[in-house]
Formats: sequence, C-alpha cells, structure tokens
Amino acid sequence: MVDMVAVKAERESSQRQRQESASLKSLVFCSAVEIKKNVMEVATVQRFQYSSWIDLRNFEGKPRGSLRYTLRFKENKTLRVVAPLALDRRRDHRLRSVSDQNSSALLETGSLRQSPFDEEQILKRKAEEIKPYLKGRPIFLVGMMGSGKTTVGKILSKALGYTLLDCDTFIEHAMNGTSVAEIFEHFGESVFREKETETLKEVSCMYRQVVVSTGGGAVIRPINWKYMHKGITIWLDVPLEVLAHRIAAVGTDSRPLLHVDEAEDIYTTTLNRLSKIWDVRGEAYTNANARVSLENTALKLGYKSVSDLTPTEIAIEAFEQVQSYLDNEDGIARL
Ligand SMILES: Nc1ncnc2c1ncn2[C@@H]1O[C@H](COP(=O)(O)OP(=O)(O)OP(=O)(O)O)[C@@H](O)[C@H]1O
Ligand SMILES: O=C(O)C1=C[C@@H](O)[C@@H](O)[C@H](O)C1
Repeated sequence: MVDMVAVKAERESSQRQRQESASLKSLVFCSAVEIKKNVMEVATVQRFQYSSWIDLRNFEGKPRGSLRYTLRFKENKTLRVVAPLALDRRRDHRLRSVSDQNSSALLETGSLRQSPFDEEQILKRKAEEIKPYLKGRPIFLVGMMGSGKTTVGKILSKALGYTLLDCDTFIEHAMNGTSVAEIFEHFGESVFREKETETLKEVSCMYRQVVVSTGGGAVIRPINWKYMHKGITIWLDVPLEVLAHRIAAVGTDSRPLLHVDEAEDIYTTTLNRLSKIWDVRGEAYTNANARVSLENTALKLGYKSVSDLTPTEIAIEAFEQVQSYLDNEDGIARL
C-alpha cells in the first residue's frame, strides 16, 4: 500500500517536471521569436532611417527634389510615414552629407532640395526670429524688372504676417486706374518717376508692417533711398539672362521700358535692353541693406542652376541676409 502511494507520488512528480520543462521550453521559444521579431523591426527601422532620401525627380508628376521621410512603427506594427523633421539649414547640410553616402542617385542628380514642408517650417522660424528686431519697419524689395520682387514679396509678407504693397499698383490706383504702360505712354517717364517718389515717401512715413515690392527703377533717384532707408531694403540680385528668360516667357506688354515688337527675337532684345538699363543703375542697387544673390544662394545649396531655386528658398535666403544685417546694425539689442 505504502509502495503504491510512493509510486503514484513519483509518477505525479515526474509528470509535473515534464510539464514544467515543456512550458519553460515554450517560454524560451516565444522569447526567441519575440527577440528575433524585435531585431527585425529595429533593422527595418534603421534601413529606412539611414537611406531615407527619396529623390522626387524619379516620381512623375511630383515636384522636383528630394523628400526626407522618418519611418516609425505604430502600435499595430505597420509602417507609417510621419511628418518630415523641421531642420535647421546648417544641420540639414550635415544630414545631407551623411545620407548622400547612401544615395548614389542623389549624388548623380546633385539635388539638395528640402521638402516643401521643411522649406515652410524654416521660413516660418526665420520670420519669427527676425520679426522682433524689425520693429514693424517696412521692408522694401528692390531689383531689376522680373527679379521676383512681387513673387518673393508675397512669401515674405505672409511669413511675417505683414501686408504686401506693390508700388506700381499703388501708382496705378493714385492715377485712377491708369496702367504703368499708359502713364509712360500718355504722360512720359518723368511723371511716373514723380509719382513713384511720392508713393515711396507716403509708404515709408505712413505704413508699418508692410513688404513693399518697388518698381525696378525706384533705385535711380537718391531721394527714394532717403525714404526706403526708413525701413529695411533687400536687393534681389538675379543674372540678366535669367531675367530675360522670365520676361520673355510672360511677354513685355506691361513693361514699357522693355516693350518688344512681335517681329523681334524677344529673348535677345530683352537681354540687350536689360544690359543697357543695368549699366545705368546696377551700382544703385548696392545701396540696399541686404543682398540676395541668386548665384550665391544656388551655390550654397549645391544647385547646378539658379533656375533650380524655388521662390521659398529665395525668401529664406532673404531672411538670412536681413538677419546678418540686423546683427551688425543692432548687435546689442540682439544679445
Ligand atoms: N524664383 C523664380 N523662379 C522662376 N520664376 C520666377 C521666380 N520668381 C519670379 N518668377 C517669375 O518671373 C516673373 C517676374 O516675377 P515678379 O513679377 O515677381 O518680378 P518683379 O520683380 O515684381 O517684376 P517687375 O518689377 O517687372 O514688376 C513672373 O512671371 C514670375 O512668375
Ligand atoms: O525698371 C523700371 O524702370 C520699371 C519697372 C517697372 O516695375 C515699372 O515701375 C516701370 O515699368 C519702370
């Protein structure tokens, strides 16, 4: 009887040991699977994180450029694309050189483009940084015809929460809707220049928190500088060939100093006229507080051509140049 009890107890004990061993094995197996899964997840994340530059030039219908994605796992373990990081430009250059090593396609295209999202973030941050130091002063954009004063002015004014004023439009309103071309034709250039000076005087004395897109010739009269220097002046310096291309693309009807007959070669004629105008007033643009050279900006961003620059990139450069000017102008206030 005692033997029977002892045998039963031993059988139960060894059965318990087998069960415990089986469940331990299963536990170890599960952990191994789990660990392997985690390792795979980490590897997947790393793979996507380290070669995460996607050249949009390869995608038909998308804007040219590269887009940086950060990929993370959601709780349900599916991959998801999260918003690209807002990066400081300098930091971004460093990241680019690292990611470039992993992307021969990128090296071939030479594209160092930000995603439009990144561009917007940088622009917004730059605007917030310089706004307190502008103290509401007007910003005057100067530059040759077609240099992008209106296009870039729109972006700058929106980022700062300022109003955009177009000098030519201002004059047209003051002349009861007469267009600039008609003012030149019926009253002559001297009347237009008088109106231009009156406008700059009014705007610089009466308006705050405005970005002013001036006429290409606003720089000629020294008195105009007296008014424009009440605010901050930015010169958009664009190569004449680029200006001629832009103007030829839209026609010369609204620009009386460049007006070209249909029979003429619009690009060549425009370039010749721009060259003559430049000879007379090129020097005057250097009175501006900040210069945005499209050639320098394209070089800085590693672009092959000035035409690769987006208006937002030009606007960011404008903020950077203004920032340098303000640093020198008012170093103590910015400390
Ligand atoms: N960065 C850019 N890239 C390509 N095209 C541009 C760029 N900036 C402006 N343009 C184009 O060039 C033309 C002239 O631009 P915009 O009117 O902004 O220049 P502007 O300096 O105000 O000219 P104007 O003094 O003659 O009135 C427009 O057709 C515009 O779309
Ligand atoms: O460059 C210029 O002299 C001019 C530029 C335009 O914006 C207009 O102000 C006008 O056509 C003259």
